[in-house]
Amino acid sequence: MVGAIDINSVIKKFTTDDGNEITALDGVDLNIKAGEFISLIGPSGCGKSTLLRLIAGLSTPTKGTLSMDGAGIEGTSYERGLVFQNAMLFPWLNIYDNIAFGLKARNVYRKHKERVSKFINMVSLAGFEKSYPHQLSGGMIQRAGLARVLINDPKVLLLDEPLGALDAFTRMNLQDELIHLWKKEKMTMILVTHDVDEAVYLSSRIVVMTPRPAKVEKILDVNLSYPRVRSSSEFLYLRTQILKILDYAGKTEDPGYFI
Ligand SMILES: Nc1ncnc2c1ncn2[C@@H]1O[C@H](COP(=O)(O)OP(=O)(O)OP(=O)(O)O)[C@@H](O)[C@H]1O
Repeated sequence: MVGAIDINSVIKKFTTDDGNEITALDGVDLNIKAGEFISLIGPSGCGKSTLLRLIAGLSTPTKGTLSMDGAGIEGTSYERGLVFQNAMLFPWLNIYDNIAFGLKARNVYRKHKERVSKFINMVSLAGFEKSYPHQLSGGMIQRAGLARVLINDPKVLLLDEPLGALDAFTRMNLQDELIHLWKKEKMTMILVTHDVDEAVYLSSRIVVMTPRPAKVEKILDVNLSYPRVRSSSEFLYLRTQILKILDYAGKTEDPGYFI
């Protein structure tokens, strides 16, 4: 299987416009196996998106190394697809052309044209090919954003709060679709989320980061079978553990009945 990511002693510093230095990541070590579903969770501003951008190859570490399947990450690659909170569709292209964009950019559209319909169907957007992004709902836009990345057959899917702006119902539906996709395509998923429930519902492992400068605080295995039940005692126990690690201790009730 392909899609393993190794992050070794990664430090990332930024210089702000007024000349101050900010250390976003301060020695992050993380080994992600091919086919895992990892969630990165941590306080706001701790450096989760910074880490995801480094894995994507959109920026380089100040120190340390990142590699995919043993090869150093240097620049972006269609093998590592990145989905943002606001899908970033091109507003001047219709849904078909947005989803076909990667194939056209790589000059493989003629060869793989049938993939466009396949992915439009996969994300339930058949009939909306000629619509423009502003004519779709938030959930449909996120689906289109996913299809636009998936069409390139990524080995690793990097998700930066892709469901963060959606209403609770749409969000839960798309969470189920993500699990379905992950099981079917067997790719590595790395999700940045603020939502502890979402992390427990989806992930095989949850990486809790410290406040900035971020390091890995703790890694929790989620040994619950899918589909997960949000109200089960095991689910609530894990949720409480994570909230405690995030220092919400005392602000959340321990379920008590977990054995
Ligand atoms: N290009 C940049 N230049 C300067 N500082 C930056 C840059 N990118 C990120 N930072 C800083 O690095 C820190 C980490 O930012 P990052 O966006 O990675 O956090 P995050 O954990 O994803 O935040 P949130 O959960 O609120 O989305 C922040 O203090 C941010 O201001």
